[in-house]
Amino acid sequence: MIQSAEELKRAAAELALDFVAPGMRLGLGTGSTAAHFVDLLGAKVRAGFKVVCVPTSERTRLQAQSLGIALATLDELPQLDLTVDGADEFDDSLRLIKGGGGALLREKIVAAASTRMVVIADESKHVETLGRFPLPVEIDRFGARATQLQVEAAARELGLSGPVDMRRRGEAPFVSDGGHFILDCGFGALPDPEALAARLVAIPGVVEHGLFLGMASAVVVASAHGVRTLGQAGG
Ligand SMILES: O=C(CO)[C@H](O)[C@H](O)COP(=O)(O)O
Repeated sequence: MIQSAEELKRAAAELALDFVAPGMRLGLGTGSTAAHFVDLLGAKVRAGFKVVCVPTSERTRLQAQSLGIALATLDELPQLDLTVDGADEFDDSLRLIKGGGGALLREKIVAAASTRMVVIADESKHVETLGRFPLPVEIDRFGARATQLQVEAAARELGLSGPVDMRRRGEAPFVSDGGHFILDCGFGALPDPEALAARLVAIPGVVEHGLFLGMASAVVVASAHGVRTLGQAGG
């Protein structure tokens, strides 16, 4: 019987391996669930399985490299067959919040370059309405405070409120692999994520936000009752 959160994450990662065919160009996600997938993929590669992968973060790049997985940059491989990544939240329409690990920009670029995106998660990430997890918004360092005020104003226009916090690592602001800051926006339930996404991308200092809408083709979700797939991993 599957019990701990780590066992559930690994079980989802294991099932996602079924979507990987030899010779594929793969995007590798970031986070503790994605790390299980990379680990399992590494074992397959050691056994002779051939894939080429583009990592979505330095952290994932180092892990994959240490496992002997063949890597490329997205410039070398600008079109990918499949990305497998985790998420902070998903709903029944396969809309996601991502960025808890601070890699949302590269994750979104890599997912957008992929024919399919398969998300792996444990049941705790499944929500009826997105927004329980504070929405990460990656912003340029220049004028960060001004951008933060604009994000707050945009949310108010949509009837949303709640704390907008600069993510920190110790005393200093957290800096993403791309050199940006991240705002964690605790707006609560997001009844219209599409409207919020459109409003956020219109703010000049916003580099990207953690709403992944219409990007995931499937979510592999593990619970104490077993592992199931929402959506279609094929096509
Ligand atoms: O979006 C992400 C990183 O930017 C991660 O996929 C997300 O935070 C989930 O991480 P975990 O699998 O550790 O719960």
